[in-house]
Amino acid sequence: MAEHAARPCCLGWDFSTQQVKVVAVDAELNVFYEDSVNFDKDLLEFGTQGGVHIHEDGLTVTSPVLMWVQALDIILERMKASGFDFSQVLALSGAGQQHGSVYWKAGASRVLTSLSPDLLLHKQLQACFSIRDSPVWMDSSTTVQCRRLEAAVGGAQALSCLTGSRAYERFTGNQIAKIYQQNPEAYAHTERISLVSSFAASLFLGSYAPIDYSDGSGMNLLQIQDKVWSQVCLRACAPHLEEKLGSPVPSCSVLGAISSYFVQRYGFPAGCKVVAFTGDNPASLAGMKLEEGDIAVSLGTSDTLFLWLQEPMPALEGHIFCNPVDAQHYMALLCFKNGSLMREKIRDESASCSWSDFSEALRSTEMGNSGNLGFYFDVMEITPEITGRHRFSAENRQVSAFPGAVEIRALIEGQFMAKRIHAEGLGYRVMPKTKILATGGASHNRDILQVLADVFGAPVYVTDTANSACVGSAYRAFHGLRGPSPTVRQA
Ligand SMILES: Nc1ncnc2c1ncn2[C@@H]1O[C@H](COP(=O)(O)OP(=O)(O)O)[C@@H](O)[C@H]1O
Ligand SMILES: O=C(CO)[C@@H](O)[C@H](O)COP(=O)(O)O
Repeated sequence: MAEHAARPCCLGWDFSTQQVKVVAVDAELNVFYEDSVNFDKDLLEFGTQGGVHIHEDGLTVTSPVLMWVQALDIILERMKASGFDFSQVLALSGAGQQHGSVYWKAGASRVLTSLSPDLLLHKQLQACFSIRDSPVWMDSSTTVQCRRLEAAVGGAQALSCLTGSRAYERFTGNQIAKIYQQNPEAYAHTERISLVSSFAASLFLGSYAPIDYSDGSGMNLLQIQDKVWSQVCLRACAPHLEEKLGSPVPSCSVLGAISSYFVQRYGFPAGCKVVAFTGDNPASLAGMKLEEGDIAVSLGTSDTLFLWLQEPMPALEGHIFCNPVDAQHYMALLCFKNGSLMREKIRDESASCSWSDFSEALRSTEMGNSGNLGFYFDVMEITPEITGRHRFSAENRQVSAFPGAVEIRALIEGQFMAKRIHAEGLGYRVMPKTKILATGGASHNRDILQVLADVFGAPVYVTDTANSACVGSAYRAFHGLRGPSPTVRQA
């Protein structure tokens, strides 16, 4: 790392479902440093699988908030040990898995503003959270709260017009409502609620960071056109919610200078700027430099598909978020929960736990799978709400199993056909000039990407790194450095 020591740069962070990742990007926008800490492998003591705990009801899904803090400690210590020159960091920004929420206990703000540089963050923040297991995007336990919220605003379409989405179980307003109803004491002792993105920004800032418009759009609470919290939605979810959330800010806001903790412990310059953190999908949109007409497919833990939109057109399926790059514009997103973890299961069952055997199976079978079709939802899917494995033979008969290679092609073709069908349901059309930009862990796999190209009948492009959320965060840090957004002052 020593040869990179003298480059002025920006850092981009990603607090995603399975890991914390970082990249350093220089002024020519070259990525010259990448690292990650995997929760399952590097933080065994938390006992997560795929970065989460799935509770007994099969619907509640959480992650320990201190695991995220400890992962940040580990990665920073590793960077320091490798000789990374923190004094060259001009600014940083980051991303978080969307919708997940963090509950800061009364008094936590004081701890955050007076961190000792002699101790790791996780040692000092142990007692700072009123809820230690944060609900995350995979949670689907809030159906009751969803129906109540829709009823409060006049129905699902009315909520979608207001907030960009009908009520979804993983959306933060519904998660907060559940916590308030089931654990009113913990809610009362909460002084601040962050998204995973604004929680991570708070660590770097040494004070509570505001929620940005783009990630804030994934809460069923923000009026996406006016960019203010909806009073009717706040009231329907929990009391005193506005004060616990703070005011939302534009996604490219400079929040302030980095906390003195990082200056003293790691040698960041005192003037290093913290630019608002956002959701991982919005950050990927920035990182992939999406243009109008392009479609992005992220194959991370979740599979998502997203587009840049000029005008919002909220519907009963899919989401409209505020655009993280241009505050006048929007982005559309579809999220599929049975993404990489479902592919890993079929890989383990039908390809001896090996991605190269999995790829070989795709290469040895033909496009169209001789008429065999399959849809695989081991966990309750988001788009659409369905569970189970559903296989159909060429004769359109439901069957209970396929031979290994047929199973693998059925899974991948089924996943991409669902993406195309649901995107077309939102009005998206594949055009002659359509480009598909792929990112996320599974975009390393060319054979999976070939099926994506075949199903959409369009060319697929990948960027140099599959970490587009990290890279987009570093680009956003540069964007923040240039202005024109004024520094945000928090109440
Ligand atoms: N060669 C590969 N083929 C298919 N999938 C892969 C391959 N390498 C990694 N993956 C998938 O990438 C996933 C992680 O993607 P990533 O974008 O890092 O996730 P997240 O950002 O949600 O933590 C893993 O769960 C794994 O299944
Ligand atoms: O719920 C959504 C988007 O609405 C998910 O896409 C999360 O944002 C998790 O992202 P990954 O960790 O899978 O990238």
